[in-house]
Amino acid sequence: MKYLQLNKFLIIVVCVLLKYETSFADSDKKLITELKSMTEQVLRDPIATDARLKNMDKDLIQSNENLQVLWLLRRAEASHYSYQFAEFEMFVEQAFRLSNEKSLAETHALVLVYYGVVKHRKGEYEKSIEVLNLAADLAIKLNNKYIYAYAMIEIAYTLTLAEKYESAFNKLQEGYVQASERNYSLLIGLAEDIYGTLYSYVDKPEESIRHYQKARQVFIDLEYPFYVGESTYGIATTYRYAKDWTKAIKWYGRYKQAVKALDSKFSQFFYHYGVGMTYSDKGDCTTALPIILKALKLTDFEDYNAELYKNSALCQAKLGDFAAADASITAAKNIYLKIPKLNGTTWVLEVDKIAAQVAAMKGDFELAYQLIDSYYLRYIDIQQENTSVRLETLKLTLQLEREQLELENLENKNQVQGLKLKNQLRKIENQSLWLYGSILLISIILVVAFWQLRVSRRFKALSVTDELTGLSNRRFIFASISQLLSSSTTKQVHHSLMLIDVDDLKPINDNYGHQDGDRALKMVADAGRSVLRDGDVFARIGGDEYMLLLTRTSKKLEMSIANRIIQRISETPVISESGEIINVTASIGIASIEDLESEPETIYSRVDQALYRAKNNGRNCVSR
Ligand SMILES: Nc1nc2c(ncn2[C@@H]2O[C@H](COP(=O)(O)OP(=O)(O)OP(=O)(O)O)[C@@H](O)[C@H]2O)c(=O)[nH]1
Repeated sequence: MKYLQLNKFLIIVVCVLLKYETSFADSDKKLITELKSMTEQVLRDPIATDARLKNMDKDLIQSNENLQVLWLLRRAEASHYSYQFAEFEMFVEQAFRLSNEKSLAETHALVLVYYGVVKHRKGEYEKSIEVLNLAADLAIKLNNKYIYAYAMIEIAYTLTLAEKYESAFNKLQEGYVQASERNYSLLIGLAEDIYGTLYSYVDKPEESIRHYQKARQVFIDLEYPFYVGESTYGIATTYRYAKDWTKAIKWYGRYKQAVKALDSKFSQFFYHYGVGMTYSDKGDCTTALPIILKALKLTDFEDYNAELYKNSALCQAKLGDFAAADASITAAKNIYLKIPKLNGTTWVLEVDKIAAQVAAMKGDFELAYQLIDSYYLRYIDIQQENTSVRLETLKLTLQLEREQLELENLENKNQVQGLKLKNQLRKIENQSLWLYGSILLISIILVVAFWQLRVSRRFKALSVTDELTGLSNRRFIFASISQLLSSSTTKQVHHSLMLIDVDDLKPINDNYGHQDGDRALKMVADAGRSVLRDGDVFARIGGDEYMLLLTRTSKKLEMSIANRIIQRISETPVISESGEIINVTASIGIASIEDLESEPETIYSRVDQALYRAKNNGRNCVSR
């Protein structure tokens, strides 16, 4: 009997426990479902969603790790989309510590994506990419295309911030294609937004604004205020970079409106940052300085603050307060010292440029010269990497692919005929003109910089572009040769140098006038440009003399390129001011770059002798 009673008791205990377990599991499940269903809401109204999250049963959440991770993830999102970045980082880091691949694998993959975002926000680009790649690998394992595309897009953004534009374009394209194939609207918007950033960084303001506008429309339709704000801010900033101050200020105003409901000190900071930087870039320092000061007080975003310090230094110097300007430069330098990952980026290099400008305003030209010289040498390195013809080609190919994809979508919806596709393709073909304008980019930036300096004739010597032809100048090509000689590639790969000299330009000038002589010089520049490949440098080094540095070539190839140039020049008549046809020819000397040589001047003298031989051989020919 006793035994039976004990059994009965045990059965009751088990039943109670089971019931408790089931009801516990039920409420767990309910909460998980609730948290999962908040994906949209958190984007639309992050503040209300955060309040809802805060009100959830904390004991229950803490009793189950999976639940906790999901809850932390939602709180991270709510914080991010309401500009509470410190909280965002905190929640993501907590979720990262708790989550793992075995439990809620998809949630873990998303946690990894957000962790990657936290890392790029901190300037830890390598770590960010490493974590985002883990997220992408896990997404592949789970066959989750959404998270995969998301990771690709965030990798692209990190690469953009790290100024690795070429890889950024590749990754972004991958994310965009995945997102648009499956119509993931948030990710399409995000990808468009990052295209906006990327094009802005590579100095294509029109493209940039076009993409930001697309992103903005996606986010307006989805009613995601944070992202409407982000894309609006992007447009404003692109206008700022393009020096369209009025539009920039107008769009910063729109940004303020867009994020009004999310009002936080961070969105206020961004507004003041944008407006303050615009006024100071514009040179309206009296308006700019108080706004910059206000922005600096709002947050401790170090990299942004460094930018503010750089601009305030210029403004303070312009207003004659050199002590304050020096203090601002030091403040910017100190910030960058704390972020070693930014070493070698234009952000950091620019401190020297600004210090040079301030020194010049003070009248210390010697220091200004030293600073600007070292700035440009390092700047040229970066520009050569980022404005290569290869990058331009890549961008066009990717754009073509993207636009085709968009058209396909359109055609599905509206039966748009092939005509549109043709027009689109034609438009892209036209844009191939950009291919040859990459070096010009440097000149534009330099010309503006020099114009601003306006202080010493010595600065002129630092320009890198030839005004008449738009080619590189002597300084640039000699710097490129020095760089090539100091790099290890000279020892394994054949490089060559050509000296091109117009034949009998003097009689052309004398018979037709200087303007027609200039036309001949431009035609020769165009003829040479047409054979340029990625990595080549073509410069007008003075008068009617041009220099072409061909990298990774061979003796056979260099000869055929030289002959092509000669042929193109002789076959392209110059039409004079009065409509007459002027036949122009040129002679070319070629020299291989030997690894024994260490000075560009030594190679120059060999190539000069080769040119002399070509001239002696009757002109309009090539000689070694
Ligand atoms: N139109 C024009 N002429 C220039 C420019 N720079 C130099 N020149 C002229 O180019 C001519 C170069 O003359 P030379 O070096 O004697 O050579 P050439 O007449 O071309 O004859 P060869 O080189 O011996 O075939 C001079 O008459 C210069 O005045 C320029 O920017 N524009």
